[in-house]
Amino acid sequence: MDIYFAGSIRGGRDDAALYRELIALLESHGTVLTEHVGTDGIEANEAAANLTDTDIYEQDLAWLRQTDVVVAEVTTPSLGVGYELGRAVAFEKPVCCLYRPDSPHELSAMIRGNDSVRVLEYDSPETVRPELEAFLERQG
Ligand SMILES: O=c1[nH]c(=O)n([C@H]2C[C@H](O)[C@@H](COP(=O)(O)O)O2)cc1CO
Repeated sequence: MDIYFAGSIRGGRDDAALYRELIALLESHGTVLTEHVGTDGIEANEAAANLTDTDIYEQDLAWLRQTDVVVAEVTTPSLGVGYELGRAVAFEKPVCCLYRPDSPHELSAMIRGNDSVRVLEYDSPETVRPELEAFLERQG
């Protein structure tokens, strides 16, 4: 199963270590197309590879079309993640959003109010693991 993991990059990297943990969990269920979202120094790596914003957009849209499922960590608000989620819903992909309610950022109504998006509230990767795995198994 291909899994598109979405998480904030230019929206802020406070949760980057958490993204890495979630990606590791997801990798035991399929291929994470966007493993780079968890990497430190991601933008420097992309610049070193001479990737333009257009290259990044086109690659991510191709992966979104290809993927079987989308999992997004949405606690740190990100324009890019919101855009990806809108496109994923339009492509009729199964979408699961992970949100930590102890955050100062309230989750957007455009995510929580969308019946096509499954929102799981959680504290840590370990506590969300059973529900996340059940979601993935339903898609596989
Ligand atoms: O360098 C990048 N590489 C990349 O893959 N993205 C994609 C994947 C992430 O899920 C999402 C993050 O968007 P933003 O940078 O607006 O927070 O966009 C975004 C950027 C930078 O905007």
